Formats: sequence, structure tokens, C-alpha cells
Amino acid sequence: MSNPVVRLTSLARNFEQGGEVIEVLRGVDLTIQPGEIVALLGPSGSGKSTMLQAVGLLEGGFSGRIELAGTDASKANAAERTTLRRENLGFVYQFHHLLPDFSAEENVILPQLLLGVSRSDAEVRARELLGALGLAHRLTHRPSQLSGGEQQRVAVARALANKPRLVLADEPTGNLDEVTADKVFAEFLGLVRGQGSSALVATHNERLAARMDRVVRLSEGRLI
Ligand SMILES: Nc1ncnc2c1ncn2[C@@H]1O[C@H](COP(=O)(O)OP(=O)(O)OP(=O)(O)O)[C@@H](O)[C@H]1O
Repeated sequence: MSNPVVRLTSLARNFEQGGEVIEVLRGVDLTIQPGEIVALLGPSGSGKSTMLQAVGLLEGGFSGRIELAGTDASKANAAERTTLRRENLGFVYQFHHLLPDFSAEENVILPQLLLGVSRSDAEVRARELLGALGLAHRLTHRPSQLSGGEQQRVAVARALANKPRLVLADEPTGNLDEVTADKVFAEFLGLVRGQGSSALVATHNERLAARMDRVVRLSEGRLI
């Protein structure tokens, strides 16, 4: 059997605020298998974003073990973490974080070039993804010329461009009205499933959570 995509063991994180220590994560254990789509629920401030930042290897300060595709990322140096991130992960946030001076297509091409994909292959992939998301007519638009739903679709295409083993999504449709959020989320899930990626999706939305394969909840620093 192949390695789990992620294995977290006793993941913990404290923050210090005004001399007081807040234990946000107090020993999180989680294993995600290839192709599994997991909803991460929890009240505001429970540590969902903190947990995604740990798995995304975006911040230090954590204790415990983070394994990505069989590699112990907790021991990796900064350069190794960057490589692990590029080769394994895709990110979608509540706000699109697209590069404002680049077109929709360029925003989806760039992460592929960073991984060494040829420009022509990257263009084919960008058009395939943007086409599947109904944006074939928006390739040359810049983010500011797109609607909120279109911007999030481009962000989804960018996250999936390199067929990451794991997509980390933090309230990916939290900034959209309900109807658009439902549509974009369905498209996101369809594409993630279609390419066999796994996903860990932080959300407040129980309705969206119910569409995923498994739901985990953060409560008092642990998963229940
Ligand atoms: N850099 C930081 N310094 C100090 N405290 C922090 C820092 N980052 C997060 N926290 C605290 O950690 C707790 C968890 O924050 P986090 O953003 O992970 O929660 P969340 O579950 O994602 O919340 P939300 O649903 O509102 O986005 C909060 O109490 C927050 O104030």
C-alpha cells in the first residue's frame, strides 16, 4: 500500500500573547490517505488555519511530527521544505491571492514553470483546467477584471495545476455568496476527485463538509 499523503503525530503549537501562553494545538493526530477528501471543522479561533499552515510547511514553531508522502517534513530544512511544498501541495485560500499583474492563464502557468514544466505543456494544462472551470473566455483577463467567483476558480486552477498529492484549502469559498460558493465548491471537488488528489479543507460550513469523504473537528486543541 502507498504511503499516506499526510500523517500528523502529536502536532502542537503554542502562541504567546501579552506574556500569556495560548495552547492552540495540543496534540493533533491525523492520517489522510491518497484520494481522500477531509473536512476540517471547528469554531472560529479553534486553530484550523494554524493546522493548515503546519501541514503546508509554511511556518515553524510546531512540535510533533509532520509526514508528507512518507517524508518526515519536521526534520527538513527551509530549502527541503520548499521542494516538498512545490512537489506535493496546492493551496486555496478564502481570498484568491492571485498575482494582480498577470492574466488568469499566466497565474496558472507560473507554478508549473517553477516545477520545471515546459511553457507549452503548462499552457495546455492551464487551458484544460480553466476550460473545465468555465473560464475558457477569460484566459487573458487579469484578476481585477474577474468576478469573485471567477477569481476563486482561477485560484482553484492554480492550486491544481501541478496535480498536487494534497490540496490545502482554507475557507475556499468563504468569500462568495451561497449559490456561487456551492457551484465553485462542487467544481473544486469534482476536479480534485477527478485527478485523484487528496484535500484537507477548513470550513465553517457543515453543508459543504457533508460533501467530503470524512469530517474531523478541532476542539480544545485536538481532533474529535
Ligand atoms: N501569529 C499568531 N500570534 C498569536 N496568536 C495567534 C497567531 N496566529 C493565530 N493565533 C491564535 O491562535 C488561535 C487559532 O487561530 P486560527 O486562525 O488558527 O483559528 P481558525 O480556527 O482558523 O479561526 P477562523 O475560523 O476564525 O479562521 C486564535 O486564538 C489566534 O488568535
